[in-house]
Formats: sequence, C-alpha cells, structure tokens
Amino acid sequence: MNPVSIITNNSTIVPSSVIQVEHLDHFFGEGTLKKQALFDINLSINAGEIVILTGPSGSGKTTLLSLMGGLRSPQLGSLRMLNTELVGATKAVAVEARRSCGYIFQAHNLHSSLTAQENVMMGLEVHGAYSRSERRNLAVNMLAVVGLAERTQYYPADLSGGQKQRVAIARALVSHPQIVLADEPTAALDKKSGRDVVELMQKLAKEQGCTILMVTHDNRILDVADRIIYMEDGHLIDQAESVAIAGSLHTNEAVTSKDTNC
Ligand SMILES: Nc1ncnc2c1ncn2[C@@H]1O[C@H](COP(=O)(O)OP(=O)(O)OP(=O)(O)O)[C@@H](O)[C@H]1O
Repeated sequence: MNPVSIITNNSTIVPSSVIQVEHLDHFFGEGTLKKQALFDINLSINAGEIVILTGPSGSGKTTLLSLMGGLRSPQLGSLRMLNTELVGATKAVAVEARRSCGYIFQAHNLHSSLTAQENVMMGLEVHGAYSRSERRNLAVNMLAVVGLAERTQYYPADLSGGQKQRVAIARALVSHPQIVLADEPTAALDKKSGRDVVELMQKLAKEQGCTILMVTHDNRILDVADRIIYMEDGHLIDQAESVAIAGSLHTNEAVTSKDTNC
C-alpha cells in the first residue's frame, strides 16, 4: 500500500509522517550499570501504514514502542508523534500524546472484574468527551465490528484467548486513534486465532485510516505489513537489509507451514 499523502499548495505530493524518529538513543540504569538499549534510531512512519517491527529477543523493540507510546520518557535525539516532540516534553504533553495512541498488548490486559462492554468503554474514558450512554453505544457497536455482538456482557474469564484479544482491539480502536501500537498481539494465540486477530486489525486500520506499528516474533503474520523493519542489538537494520531478512522469514514460514501440514 502506498502511504497516505497530502497535497500542498503547490500540488507537490508528500507523504504525511505521523511518527518521526531521529538519532534516538536510549539507556537503562545509572553509573556502572548504565546500558545502552537503542542506538541512533532513525525512522519515519507515514499515515495509514501498517509497519511490523521484528528482530531477536532483547534487540530493543519493546523499548522503542514504549518510548513512542509515552510509557517511558525518551532521553536523547528526537521522537515526534503526530508532530509532538516527546524528547524533553512536559508530563502533560506526554499524557496527551499517550491518549492519541491505541495500545494492544500480548496479554490483552483486560480488567477481569469488568465485562467486555465495560472494558471497551474504558478506551473512551480518558477522552472525557463522551457521556456514559454514548460510551456504552460506541462500545457495543465496536464489539459488533469485531464479531462479539453476542458477548458484550461476558467477563474475560468466559472468553477464549482470541475473543479476549478482539475485545482488546475493540478497546484500542473505539476512540479511532490515529496511531495503534501493538506489542506481540498474537503471541498468546493459536495460529488461526492469531491470523484472525491481525486480519481484523488490518481491516479496521484501513477502514479508520489509522497507522499501526506492531512488534512481533510471529513470522506467520508478516504479510499483513506494508513494511517490515528489523532490529538487532538496539540498532535498526537498514531498509534494504530488512527487506532481505523479511523475505527469508517468509520463506522459512512457508517451509514451516508445509512441514506442519504434512
Ligand atoms: N527496564 C529495564 N531495565 C534495564 N534494562 C532493560 C529494561 N527493559 C529492557 N531492558 C534491556 O534493553 C534491551 C532491549 O530490551 P527490549 O525488551 O526492548 O527488547 P525486545 O526486542 O522487545 O525483546 P523481546 O522480543 O524479548 O520482548 C535488552 O537488553 C533488555 O535487557
């Protein structure tokens, strides 16, 4: 898919970047325990793109995602989310940036004491712009979109893994965020449920025009991405190399699937 573009006054078409990272470094710990987790990350993600971030365990994927989501404070370089600079941002600015993103985590993170509908309503609570009945209606509609119209009053314990993850998707997308950040959304799911979940995310993202950045180890879902980027030891591997690595991951998956089917 081509990135969504904007037309300027002089009719030059330029892609509109919603995530812009320049020379980003990140460190954990202090003094002798200080350890660099991200090295000079440069990345630009356009509106409407579905980007998969993959790479070995410990390569820095979650760290990068959590900085983008305002769950950690970025330290050095530049990180702009929807044109808001997060390096050196005040707490209020970081909170605002956090609200503009939807999140989907590996462990769905649903509240066990709330029904599916109430969990999805939580996705609207931080926005404050809706009455309770509006939130209820939006949540019910969104649960219908993800195929759970009959399960709105179920508690997480009474839903399957795939259904729980669909509730989490509904919660992330109900506010129509411009950016969705997903960390291993299929890790806890079997092959069919994992596939269903990412195809649903892909469909909703296209319908809502939102951008998805998804961290995954799951080679089975790489084909939903418009672009795959690869990290290793805290470095972003350049685009051409990422394409080659993604190609080999696809091939391995094809072999694995064939073997499994035999
Ligand atoms: N809170 C933390 N304190 C100290 N070091 C951390 C912390 N979080 C992550 N790290 C280190 O930063 C590096 C990158 O970790 P990160 O979790 O971002 O990798 P990842 O690619 O997401 O791994 P995985 O695929 O296993 O989730 C690792 O060396 C990790 O040990």
